[in-house]
Amino acid sequence: MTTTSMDAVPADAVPTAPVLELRAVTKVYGSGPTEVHALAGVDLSVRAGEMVAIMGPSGSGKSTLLTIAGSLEQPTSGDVLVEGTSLAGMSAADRARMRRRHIGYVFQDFNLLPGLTAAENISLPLELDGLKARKAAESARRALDGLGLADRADSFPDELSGGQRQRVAIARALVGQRRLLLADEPSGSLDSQAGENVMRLLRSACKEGAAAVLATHDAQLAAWADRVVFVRDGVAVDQAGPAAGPESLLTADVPR
Ligand SMILES: Nc1ncnc2c1ncn2[C@@H]1O[C@H](COP(=O)(O)OP(=O)(O)OP(=O)(O)O)[C@@H](O)[C@H]1O
Repeated sequence: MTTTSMDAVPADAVPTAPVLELRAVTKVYGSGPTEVHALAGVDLSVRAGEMVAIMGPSGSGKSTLLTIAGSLEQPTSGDVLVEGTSLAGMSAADRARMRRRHIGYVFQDFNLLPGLTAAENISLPLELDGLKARKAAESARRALDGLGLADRADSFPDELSGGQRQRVAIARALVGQRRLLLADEPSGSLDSQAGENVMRLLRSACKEGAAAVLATHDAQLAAWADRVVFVRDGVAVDQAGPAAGPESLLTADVPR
Protein backbone atom coordinates (compact mmCIF):
# COMPACT_ATOMS: atom_id res chain seq x y z
CA MET A 1 0.00 0.00 0.00
CA THR A 2 1.40 3.43 -0.94
CA THR A 3 1.15 6.44 1.32
CA THR A 4 1.80 10.12 0.82
CA SER A 5 4.71 11.50 2.80
CA MET A 6 2.54 14.44 3.95
CA ASP A 7 -0.09 12.80 6.07
CA ALA A 8 0.31 9.04 5.90
CA VAL A 9 -3.21 8.60 4.48
CA PRO A 10 -3.17 5.66 2.07
CA ALA A 11 -3.04 7.10 -1.46
CA ASP A 12 -5.56 4.49 -2.60
CA ALA A 13 -8.03 5.16 0.24
CA VAL A 14 -11.56 5.87 -0.99
CA PRO A 15 -12.48 9.42 0.02
CA THR A 16 -15.76 9.63 1.93
CA ALA A 17 -17.79 12.76 2.59
CA PRO A 18 -17.16 14.23 6.04
CA VAL A 19 -20.00 13.52 8.47
CA LEU A 20 -20.20 17.26 9.16
CA GLU A 21 -19.08 20.17 7.06
CA LEU A 22 -19.57 23.89 7.74
CA ARG A 23 -18.79 26.14 4.78
CA ALA A 24 -18.30 29.86 5.42
CA VAL A 25 -21.06 29.84 8.03
CA THR A 26 -22.15 33.16 9.48
CA LYS A 27 -24.83 33.89 12.05
CA VAL A 28 -26.16 37.34 12.87
CA TYR A 29 -28.63 37.77 15.72
CA GLY A 30 -30.82 40.88 15.89
CA SER A 31 -30.45 43.92 13.67
CA GLY A 32 -29.28 47.53 13.85
CA PRO A 33 -27.68 48.59 17.14
CA THR A 34 -28.44 45.22 18.80
CA GLU A 35 -26.88 43.20 15.97
CA VAL A 36 -24.53 40.42 17.16
CA HIS A 37 -22.22 38.61 14.74
CA ALA A 38 -22.14 35.30 16.59
CA LEU A 39 -20.35 33.46 13.75
CA ALA A 40 -18.29 35.32 11.16
CA GLY A 41 -17.38 32.76 8.48
CA VAL A 42 -16.60 29.39 10.01
CA ASP A 43 -15.27 26.44 8.01
CA LEU A 44 -15.15 23.09 9.74
CA SER A 45 -14.98 19.52 8.55
CA VAL A 46 -15.35 16.48 10.82
CA ARG A 47 -14.82 12.95 9.55
CA ALA A 48 -16.32 9.67 10.75
CA GLY A 49 -14.41 8.43 13.78
CA GLU A 50 -13.14 11.89 14.65
CA MET A 51 -13.76 13.92 17.79
CA VAL A 52 -13.29 17.69 17.60
CA ALA A 53 -13.33 19.98 20.63
CA ILE A 54 -14.42 23.61 20.25
CA MET A 55 -12.84 25.89 22.82
CA GLY A 56 -13.11 29.63 23.34
CA PRO A 57 -14.19 32.27 25.83
CA SER A 58 -17.80 32.78 26.93
CA GLY A 59 -19.84 34.39 24.15
CA SER A 60 -17.36 33.44 21.41
CA GLY A 61 -19.95 31.44 19.43
CA LYS A 62 -19.41 27.82 20.52
CA SER A 63 -23.07 27.04 21.27
CA THR A 64 -24.20 28.87 18.14
CA LEU A 65 -21.84 26.73 16.08
CA LEU A 66 -23.28 23.54 17.60
CA THR A 67 -26.93 24.51 17.17
CA ILE A 68 -26.30 25.42 13.52
CA ALA A 69 -24.28 22.23 12.95
CA GLY A 70 -27.24 20.31 14.37
CA SER A 71 -29.76 22.18 12.14
CA LEU A 72 -31.61 23.53 15.18
CA GLU A 73 -30.95 27.00 13.80
CA GLN A 74 -30.31 28.23 10.26
CA PRO A 75 -27.13 30.10 9.37
CA THR A 76 -27.46 33.66 8.09
CA SER A 77 -25.19 32.67 5.19
CA GLY A 78 -23.01 29.72 4.27
CA ASP A 79 -23.98 26.07 4.25
CA VAL A 80 -24.00 23.03 6.50
CA LEU A 81 -23.66 19.53 5.06
CA VAL A 82 -24.41 16.37 7.03
CA GLU A 83 -23.00 13.23 5.40
CA GLY A 84 -22.57 15.21 2.19
CA THR A 85 -26.17 16.48 2.06
CA SER A 86 -26.72 20.23 2.20
CA LEU A 87 -29.25 21.33 4.81
CA ALA A 88 -29.95 24.56 2.92
CA GLY A 89 -32.38 23.06 0.44
CA MET A 90 -34.09 20.65 2.85
CA SER A 91 -37.70 21.01 3.91
CA ALA A 92 -38.35 21.45 7.63
CA ALA A 93 -39.84 17.93 7.76
CA ASP A 94 -36.77 16.40 6.11
CA ARG A 95 -34.50 18.29 8.49
CA ALA A 96 -36.47 16.98 11.47
CA ARG A 97 -36.21 13.41 10.16
CA MET A 98 -32.49 13.82 9.54
CA ARG A 99 -32.04 15.14 13.10
CA ARG A 100 -33.91 12.21 14.64
CA ARG A 101 -32.00 9.61 12.66
CA HIS A 102 -28.49 10.97 12.46
CA ILE A 103 -27.82 13.51 15.18
CA GLY A 104 -27.44 13.04 18.92
CA TYR A 105 -27.49 16.16 21.12
CA VAL A 106 -26.12 16.60 24.62
CA PHE A 107 -26.94 20.22 25.39
CA GLN A 108 -26.56 22.34 28.51
CA ASP A 109 -30.23 22.47 29.48
CA PHE A 110 -30.70 18.72 28.79
CA ASN A 111 -34.07 19.25 27.04
CA LEU A 112 -35.69 16.28 28.75
CA LEU A 113 -39.46 16.16 28.49
CA PRO A 114 -40.79 16.59 32.06
CA GLY A 115 -43.89 14.40 31.57
CA LEU A 116 -41.92 11.35 30.45
CA THR A 117 -39.77 8.99 32.53
CA ALA A 118 -36.02 8.69 31.93
CA ALA A 119 -36.57 5.54 29.83
CA GLU A 120 -39.42 7.14 27.85
CA ASN A 121 -37.31 10.23 27.12
CA ILE A 122 -34.77 7.94 25.48
CA SER A 123 -37.19 5.62 23.66
CA LEU A 124 -39.46 8.34 22.24
CA PRO A 125 -37.17 9.47 19.39
CA LEU A 126 -36.56 5.83 18.45
CA GLU A 127 -40.30 5.20 18.30
CA LEU A 128 -40.87 8.37 16.28
CA ASP A 129 -38.36 6.94 13.87
CA GLY A 130 -40.38 3.76 13.43
CA LEU A 131 -38.85 1.37 15.96
CA LYS A 132 -41.40 -0.88 17.71
CA ALA A 133 -42.20 0.30 21.26
CA ARG A 134 -40.79 -2.85 22.90
CA LYS A 135 -37.49 -2.66 21.01
CA ALA A 136 -37.21 1.06 21.74
CA ALA A 137 -37.82 0.43 25.45
CA GLU A 138 -35.16 -2.31 25.47
CA SER A 139 -32.62 0.02 23.82
CA ALA A 140 -33.46 2.75 26.34
CA ARG A 141 -32.91 0.43 29.30
CA ARG A 142 -29.63 -0.82 27.88
CA ALA A 143 -28.41 2.74 27.37
CA LEU A 144 -29.39 3.68 30.94
CA ASP A 145 -27.70 0.57 32.25
CA GLY A 146 -24.51 1.55 30.41
CA LEU A 147 -24.52 4.86 32.28
CA GLY A 148 -25.22 3.34 35.69
CA LEU A 149 -28.84 4.53 35.78
CA ALA A 150 -30.75 1.24 35.40
CA ASP A 151 -32.53 1.84 38.71
CA ARG A 152 -33.76 5.29 37.66
CA ALA A 153 -35.41 4.22 34.39
CA ASP A 154 -38.90 4.95 35.72
CA SER A 155 -38.03 8.25 37.40
CA PHE A 156 -39.25 11.55 35.99
CA PRO A 157 -36.69 14.29 35.26
CA ASP A 158 -37.65 16.34 38.33
CA GLU A 159 -36.92 13.29 40.51
CA LEU A 160 -33.32 13.13 39.23
CA SER A 161 -30.24 15.12 40.19
CA GLY A 162 -28.64 17.46 37.64
CA GLY A 163 -25.91 14.92 36.94
CA GLN A 164 -28.43 12.10 36.50
CA ARG A 165 -30.52 14.22 34.13
CA GLN A 166 -27.38 14.88 32.13
CA ARG A 167 -26.62 11.17 31.90
CA VAL A 168 -30.17 10.50 30.66
CA ALA A 169 -29.63 13.16 27.98
CA ILE A 170 -26.36 11.47 27.02
CA ALA A 171 -28.00 8.04 26.87
CA ARG A 172 -30.67 9.55 24.60
CA ALA A 173 -28.00 11.03 22.33
CA LEU A 174 -26.13 7.74 21.99
CA VAL A 175 -28.95 5.26 21.30
CA GLY A 176 -29.77 4.30 17.72
CA GLN A 177 -27.37 4.66 14.84
CA ARG A 178 -26.47 8.33 15.32
CA ARG A 179 -23.61 9.41 13.09
CA LEU A 180 -23.11 12.92 14.43
CA LEU A 181 -22.88 13.63 18.15
CA LEU A 182 -22.97 17.24 19.34
CA ALA A 183 -22.19 17.98 22.95
CA ASP A 184 -22.26 21.38 24.69
CA GLU A 185 -20.28 21.24 27.96
CA PRO A 186 -21.12 17.52 28.23
CA SER A 187 -19.84 17.13 31.75
CA GLY A 188 -21.08 20.49 33.05
CA SER A 189 -22.69 19.25 36.27
CA LEU A 190 -20.83 15.94 36.65
CA ASP A 191 -17.93 15.14 38.95
CA SER A 192 -14.63 14.46 37.20
CA GLN A 193 -15.01 10.65 37.25
CA ALA A 194 -18.49 10.85 35.70
CA GLY A 195 -17.17 13.44 33.22
CA GLU A 196 -14.45 11.02 32.15
CA ASN A 197 -17.07 8.29 31.70
CA VAL A 198 -19.06 10.54 29.39
CA MET A 199 -15.96 11.22 27.31
CA ARG A 200 -15.21 7.51 27.18
CA LEU A 201 -18.73 6.87 25.85
CA LEU A 202 -18.38 9.58 23.22
CA ARG A 203 -14.99 8.18 22.20
CA SER A 204 -16.33 4.66 21.87
CA ALA A 205 -19.19 5.99 19.71
CA CYS A 206 -16.50 7.58 17.49
CA LYS A 207 -14.69 4.26 17.33
CA GLU A 208 -17.93 2.78 15.98
CA GLY A 209 -17.91 5.40 13.20
CA ALA A 210 -19.67 8.44 14.66
CA ALA A 211 -18.25 11.96 14.43
CA ALA A 212 -18.37 14.06 17.60
CA VAL A 213 -18.10 17.80 18.20
CA LEU A 214 -17.98 19.07 21.75
CA ALA A 215 -17.85 22.61 23.05
CA THR A 216 -16.02 22.92 26.33
CA HIS A 217 -14.09 25.30 28.56
CA ASP A 218 -12.32 22.34 30.11
CA ALA A 219 -8.86 21.58 28.68
CA GLN A 220 -8.90 18.15 30.39
CA LEU A 221 -11.97 17.21 28.35
CA ALA A 222 -10.61 18.79 25.18
CA ALA A 223 -7.55 16.59 25.57
CA TRP A 224 -9.78 13.62 24.66
CA ALA A 225 -10.37 15.11 21.21
CA ASP A 226 -8.37 14.40 18.06
CA ARG A 227 -8.39 18.09 17.22
CA VAL A 228 -9.11 21.34 19.01
CA VAL A 229 -10.62 24.34 17.23
CA PHE A 230 -10.42 27.67 19.05
CA VAL A 231 -13.24 30.13 18.44
CA ARG A 232 -12.95 33.82 19.19
CA ASP A 233 -15.52 36.46 18.25
CA GLY A 234 -17.22 34.01 15.91
CA VAL A 235 -14.05 33.09 14.03
CA ALA A 236 -12.20 29.77 14.23
CA VAL A 237 -8.73 31.11 14.95
CA ASP A 238 -6.46 28.19 15.62
CA GLN A 239 -6.24 24.43 15.64
CA ALA A 240 -4.22 22.06 17.75
CA GLY A 241 -3.85 18.44 16.71
CA PRO A 242 -3.45 15.40 18.95
CA ALA A 243 0.33 15.69 18.64
CA ALA A 244 0.07 18.71 20.93
CA GLY A 245 -1.11 16.34 23.68
CA PRO A 246 -2.98 17.17 26.87
CA GLU A 247 0.01 18.90 28.48
CA SER A 248 0.34 21.54 25.81
CA LEU A 249 -3.44 22.01 25.69
CA LEU A 250 -3.45 22.91 29.33
CA THR A 251 -0.82 25.55 28.73
CA ALA A 252 -2.03 26.54 25.23
CA ASP A 253 -2.50 30.20 24.50
CA VAL A 254 -6.30 30.01 24.47
CA PRO A 255 -7.69 33.31 23.21
CA ARG A 256 -9.54 35.31 25.87
N1 LIG B 1 -30.76 33.81 20.44
C1 LIG B 1 -29.86 34.80 20.51
N2 LIG B 1 -30.22 36.09 20.31
C2 LIG B 1 -29.32 37.08 20.36
N3 LIG B 1 -28.00 36.90 20.59
C3 LIG B 1 -27.58 35.65 20.81
C4 LIG B 1 -28.49 34.52 20.78
N4 LIG B 1 -27.76 33.40 21.01
C5 LIG B 1 -26.48 33.79 21.19
N5 LIG B 1 -26.37 35.13 21.06
C6 LIG B 1 -25.13 35.92 21.15
O1 LIG B 1 -24.19 35.36 20.24
C7 LIG B 1 -22.88 35.35 20.80
C8 LIG B 1 -22.35 33.93 20.85
O2 LIG B 1 -23.10 33.19 21.82
P1 LIG B 1 -22.85 31.65 22.13
O3 LIG B 1 -23.92 31.21 23.08
O4 LIG B 1 -22.74 30.92 20.85
O5 LIG B 1 -21.43 31.69 22.86
P2 LIG B 1 -20.66 30.55 23.66
O6 LIG B 1 -19.25 30.60 23.19
O7 LIG B 1 -21.37 29.25 23.54
O8 LIG B 1 -20.75 31.06 25.17
P3 LIG B 1 -20.73 30.21 26.57
O9 LIG B 1 -19.36 29.61 26.65
O10 LIG B 1 -20.95 31.28 27.60
O11 LIG B 1 -21.83 29.19 26.51
C9 LIG B 1 -22.99 36.01 22.17
O12 LIG B 1 -22.68 37.38 22.05
C10 LIG B 1 -24.46 35.82 22.53
O13 LIG B 1 -24.90 36.84 23.39
